[in-house]
Amino acid sequence: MTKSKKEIRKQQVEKLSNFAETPLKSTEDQTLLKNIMNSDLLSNCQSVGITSSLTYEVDTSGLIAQLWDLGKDVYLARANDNSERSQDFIYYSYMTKLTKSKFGVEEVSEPDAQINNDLDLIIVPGLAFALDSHQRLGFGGGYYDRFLAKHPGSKTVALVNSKMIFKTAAWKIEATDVPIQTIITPESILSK
Ligand SMILES: Nc1nc2c(c(=O)[nH]1)N(C=O)[C@@H](CNc1ccc(C(=O)N[C@@H](CCC(=O)O)C(=O)O)cc1)CN2
Ligand SMILES: Nc1ncnc2c1ncn2[C@@H]1O[C@H](COP(=O)(O)OP(=O)(O)OP(=O)(O)O)[C@@H](O)[C@H]1O
Repeated sequence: MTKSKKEIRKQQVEKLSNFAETPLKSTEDQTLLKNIMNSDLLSNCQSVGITSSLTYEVDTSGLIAQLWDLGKDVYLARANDNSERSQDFIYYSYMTKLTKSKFGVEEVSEPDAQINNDLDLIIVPGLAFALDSHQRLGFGGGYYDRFLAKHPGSKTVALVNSKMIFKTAAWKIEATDVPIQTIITPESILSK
């Protein structure tokens, strides 16, 4: 059954919020972190784009710390407050101050921070992922679809917990939806 993105989004936020109350959520976060660290995805990458996570998303804080330890350049997504719904990736070190955005995520607030939208690897957030097509359902701003269409050179990977997994997309796919190259689940690494 194909539903609207809006319906699946609502269903997923509910499901993921409940999951975040269980101890299995952090167990899976740790497994996903271990899986990406043990993969070869980071070996040829210097610049990595990532988001700071909401409580019901996969926790990215451990991964960011490990990226710093490896000497990678970490850039944090910042949604621009304009009608184009664009986003930029801003340099993020352990010194950088963050402030909560309207949307509730921590973003770099410093106005003169360095922007880099030409990244080696982007860790893409989402609410639901289809394992067959690698399609992704996000929060509905279209920020990542727009960004990835404009920057096709970056490798893309998503960390996907058990509640985000769909065998096949249950939502309607649009022409602008950009599939994610590598999907990491607690059990596997799937590359297209
Ligand atoms: N942790 C995290 N950071 C992230 C994202 C994410 O999914 N997770 N984003 C992934 O893209 C970007 C921000 N995404 C956003 C998505 C929607 C709205 C927003 O204003 N939504 C409107 C309703 C939009 C609509 O349905 O048309 C609202 O909440 O009022 C803002 C930012 C960048 N940072
Ligand atoms: N490259 C694009 N150009 C123009 N419009 C786009 C583009 N990509 C997405 N959109 C539009 O943006 C809106 C939101 O897209 P969608 O529902 O796929 O967001 P999402 O991927 O869930 O959100 P996000 O990327 O912010 O997490 C849709 O109306 C979609 O048609």
